[in-house]
Amino acid sequence: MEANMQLAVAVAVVVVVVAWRIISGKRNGNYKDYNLPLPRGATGWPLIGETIPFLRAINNPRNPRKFVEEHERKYGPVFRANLFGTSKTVVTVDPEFSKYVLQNEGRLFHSKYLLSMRTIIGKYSILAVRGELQRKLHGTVNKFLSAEKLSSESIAYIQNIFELGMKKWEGHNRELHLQEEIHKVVLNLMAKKLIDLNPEEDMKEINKLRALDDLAGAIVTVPLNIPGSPFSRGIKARKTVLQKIHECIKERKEHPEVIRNDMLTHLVKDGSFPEEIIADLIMSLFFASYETSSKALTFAVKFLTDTPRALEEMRAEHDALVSSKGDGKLTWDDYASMKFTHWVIKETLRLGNVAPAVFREAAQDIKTKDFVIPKGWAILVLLNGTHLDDKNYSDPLTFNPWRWQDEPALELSKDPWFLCFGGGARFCPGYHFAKLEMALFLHSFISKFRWEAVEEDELHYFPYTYMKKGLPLRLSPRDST
Ligand code: HEM
Repeated sequence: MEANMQLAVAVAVVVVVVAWRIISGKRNGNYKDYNLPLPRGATGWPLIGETIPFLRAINNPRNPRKFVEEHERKYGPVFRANLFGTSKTVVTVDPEFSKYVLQNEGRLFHSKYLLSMRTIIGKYSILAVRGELQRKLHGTVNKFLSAEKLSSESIAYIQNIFELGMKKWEGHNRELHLQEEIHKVVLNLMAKKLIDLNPEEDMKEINKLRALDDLAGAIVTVPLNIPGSPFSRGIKARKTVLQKIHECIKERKEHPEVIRNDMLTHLVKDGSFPEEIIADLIMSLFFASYETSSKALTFAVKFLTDTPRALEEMRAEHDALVSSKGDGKLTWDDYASMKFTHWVIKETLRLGNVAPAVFREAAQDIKTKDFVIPKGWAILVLLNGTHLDDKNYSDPLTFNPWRWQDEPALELSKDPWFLCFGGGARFCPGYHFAKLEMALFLHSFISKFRWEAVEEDELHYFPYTYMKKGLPLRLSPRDST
């Protein structure tokens, strides 16, 4: 009886697998009457698909492109894959096609994020909304974070907040986990920039915003609100941060006479958006700026620690700046003059891939000369697949800031494959701010400290990018022996 049962189960499994293979094989034929096939690719196993090998490969620091390389070899740089529960997914690591997807946002493609992420960041989040509202929100953020505005207003207070945070790291042979410490100073900075909380006076309120730490873990997860799960912690974190934002909105409305220079006051005074949209915009700005820049800074220190020649060149650049300044206060021109630092930042972003991928959905059937992507299919623009490809960058897993030596300092990049800040209508509006804060942080950190790694650490890429052990370092003041 038991043997019969086992046989029945085995037959059922074979039937399902064969049927699946036949169906998926058919799907590789021409699509509709376009006389073009779907992108070539694998469908993997029913339900689980290829998510596990994909994640395993992407988190392997020695070869994060393994999954991509295998698929690219068989199917080309735009291929079908069965990821995150859907076989209707197309992955692109073809820089031209990736750019085409990003640049046609709102026309041929829409942004599309997982339900867990949309729930956590809010239905009016700039990342989730589409069409006219996205364009309006994007324009507003762009204006507030433009290079002109930053050059006249931001340098002094950014420098101030970083130096204040770094005071807590002083002392001889001070051991700390830099990833966590950078998180705190970047949160102080964003709390000031977005809702005018001051680390010298409002630390209690800023500490409440540490709830943001739970967001990253909740965005790529099963959206089931089970107590103690990452998703449920994310929901709770959203509530805490939203509550703080609403309190601030109320205060701005009741006391319009108070002069403030934060993003929230600007939005409330401007009056273009209802409160719910303002709150979700501030929430998504916290989300988009906090994890990204703090991780980028952590990675910059990690890469410099591992590349003594680059660290030496950074020290020379920043020591020269320090000795040329009587009061230590930097200007926009000083920032623009940090030539090597700009190369270090670009190389950190390329190799670190703080935003490893962006998601899109085909808004209509997309026809290219080689294939069709049907309307509604997901497109995973795998940015790290492009940035770590030896066809685009020689020796791509090596930190080599000198590869950027022909690049303009402040402008994005002449390099057509550099997609670290996305592209098209959703190109990161925090681009100038992110670069400025990275340069100012590195200036203060390198001028103040020398350091060594306490133990080896490595990057992980998914579901978000982080240092596995939090980058444990031993710091001492530069001027001590
Ligand atoms: C190293 C730091 C950063 C990196 C690598 C980065 C990367 C990106 C990328 C790749 C996108 C495109 C997402 C997409 O196409 O779906 C994006 C969008 C965005 N970023 Fe950044 N970002 C960084 C820092 C910041 C900062 C500091 C802010 C704000 C102060 C910010 C605000 C935003 C916003 C609001 C969007 C959404 C734009 C839209 O959908 O219209 N980012 N970022």
